[in-house]
Amino acid sequence: MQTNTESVKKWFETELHVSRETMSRLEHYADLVVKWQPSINIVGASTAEDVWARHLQDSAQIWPHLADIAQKSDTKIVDFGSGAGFPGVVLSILGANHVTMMESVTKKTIFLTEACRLCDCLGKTRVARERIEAAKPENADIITARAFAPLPKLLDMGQRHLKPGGKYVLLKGRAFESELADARNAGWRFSVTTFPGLVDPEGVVMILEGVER
Ligand SMILES: C[S@@+](CC[C@H](N)C(=O)[O-])C[C@H]1O[C@@H](n2cnc3c(N)ncnc32)[C@H](O)[C@@H]1O
Repeated sequence: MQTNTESVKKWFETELHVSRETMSRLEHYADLVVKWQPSINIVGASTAEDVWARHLQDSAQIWPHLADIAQKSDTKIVDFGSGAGFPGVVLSILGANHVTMMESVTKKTIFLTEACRLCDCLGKTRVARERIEAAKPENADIITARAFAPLPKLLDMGQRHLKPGGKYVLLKGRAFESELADARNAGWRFSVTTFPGLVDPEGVVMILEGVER
């Protein structure tokens, strides 16, 4: 396990060129997830043992696809169903300028707020404890989500929150092709680009642009 963690940290250094300061904030965050896991079950117990690969790296693989835009002062990312902060907190630590994390479960939002405070990114994040369907429109440039909802449902929810010209950057599992077909059958039109998953080779990073119905 230790070897795997070290190789993932190496990946952050060599592929994402994270600074020492960013690495130390990622380490702090990973420690918090592991520490809080037994009391509030914020990630699966088995995955907590491999938090660097299963959660931090899996989330961070989308960073190269949005880093340029995310670091601009006026770019707003909205992360749907953030849970313990994947990918929302990871994106914020990596340098995203403004991330709103929408999460309906109170104990998770308490963890998110505390994690952002301790990892020094509270000023660049907003933790919204609300149901996405009921929240006021966000006008997001980018909507992210991991392990959140099937694509047609996600697009239904995102419709009110994505600004015109905005895009989705999603982590999707092995059913991604049928989800794309289901979304098209539901009347959604978009251009899609997929990249092979790094941690889950059957999954993908999925980018949707020009989404309309
Ligand atoms: C399977 S978890 C994934 C969490 C995180 N994105 C991850 O990859 O580890 C889905 C999360 O979405 C939240 N969620 C589900 N439906 C929601 C809704 N309608 N509004 C806000 N949050 C929701 C749940 O509470 C849960 O934390």
